[in-house]
Amino acid sequence: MSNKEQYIHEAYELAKKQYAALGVDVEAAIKKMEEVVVSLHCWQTDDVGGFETPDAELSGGGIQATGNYPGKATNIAEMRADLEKAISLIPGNLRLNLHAIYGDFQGELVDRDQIEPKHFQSWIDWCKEHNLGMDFNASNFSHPKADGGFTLSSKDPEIRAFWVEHLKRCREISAEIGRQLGSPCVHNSWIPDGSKDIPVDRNSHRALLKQSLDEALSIKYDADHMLDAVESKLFGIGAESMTVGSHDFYLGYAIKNNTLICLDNGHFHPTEEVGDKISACLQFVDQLLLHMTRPVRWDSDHVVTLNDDIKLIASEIIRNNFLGRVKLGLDFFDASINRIGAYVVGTRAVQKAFMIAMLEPTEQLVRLEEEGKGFERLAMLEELKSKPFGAVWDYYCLKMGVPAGEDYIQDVQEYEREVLAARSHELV
Ligand SMILES: C[C@H](O)[C@H](O)[C@@H](O)C(=O)CO
Ligand SMILES: [Mn+2]
Repeated sequence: MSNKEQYIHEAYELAKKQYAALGVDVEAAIKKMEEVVVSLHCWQTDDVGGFETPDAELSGGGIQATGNYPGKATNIAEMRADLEKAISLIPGNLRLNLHAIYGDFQGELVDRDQIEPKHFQSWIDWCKEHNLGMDFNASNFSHPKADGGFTLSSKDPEIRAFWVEHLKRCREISAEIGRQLGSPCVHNSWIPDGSKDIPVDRNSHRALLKQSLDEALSIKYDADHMLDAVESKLFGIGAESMTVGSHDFYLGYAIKNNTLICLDNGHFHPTEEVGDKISACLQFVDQLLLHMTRPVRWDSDHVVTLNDDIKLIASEIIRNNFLGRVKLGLDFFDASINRIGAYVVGTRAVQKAFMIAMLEPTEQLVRLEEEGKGFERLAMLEELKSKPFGAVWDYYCLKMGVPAGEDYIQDVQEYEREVLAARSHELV
């Protein structure tokens, strides 16, 4: 055992005693971390470009990957290598979350209304090889038929039919993914539809969206194979005045049609907290999907950090035993820093938030609350912030066979020198 490992073990033993004094079982918390399964979004590797054509780039949709850090993945082999590197530095259970634009098209131009399960077979095989479940997303952006600003809610029947067909195919692909991997594939539908300036006819677009969804979702799949999720949004770039798929719209749709509602914490008014919405939504829907991200002034999709937003999300799930009802996804794409490092920092931040939540003496806090002891509750919540969570986290990382503390930084740097530099002159 190295000196560093020795210190980590010693610190862990002391931390265990401190938490035990609060009535917290640290070993049980570490065991429970197995239930935290985070779906790793593939699109941080390549700035949401996709592999439909060699030079594919994110365009439209009201979202933007800013930055030009060298070394982005430009094909499936590079993307898989990057994901494998990131996974090797992240403890805990993961899944892969793929967008439809990342099919294995073998150089063939396959339009969105033509994609089939065969285009994703090599991804299914890769997930099987790496013991990962897989989730999937329709891609209603970066396409000429999305340029008008409306897809499933378009007033043009041809445009609408195209995107309904895309959604139908994505759901079929999802069911096949789930069937082969033996774990339900969550299919998430987010559309950019909306209006830059104040629209007059909001209602028709919403009625059309409902009609399109009803049509595409009329085909039923086994819930053991696929689950439908719909993702709401407040606004996008170029769709500042009205988003067709607003939260009210999709929450209503999800409740009525028994789908998951996807809550992206970049998609609400800045003072709204997604953590607060979890117990509200779960009174009315069976399950929900989260897109964990970090909005900075707008839905900027910065890399997740261990901030209050994420901590509240994790606490609400753990306090209420909701892990079985909430699917955990990530949604950030920062093109201004090392992209593998982005995955590692962001995913570990989410996992840290869950571990902190598991190290809380919740029953004791609830008792204080019920007894009306507001000062005592506040004091305990404050004191918990400086308990030795880091010692437990480092021990957990060692136990899971990944670098503890900041040690992963040098692994990422090494990968940048040895692999990413070969992709890009700026890094040589
Ligand atoms: C690429 C993602 O699917 C997309 O970011 C969507 O989930 C979203 O959050 C749009 O703002
Ligand atoms: Mn999202």
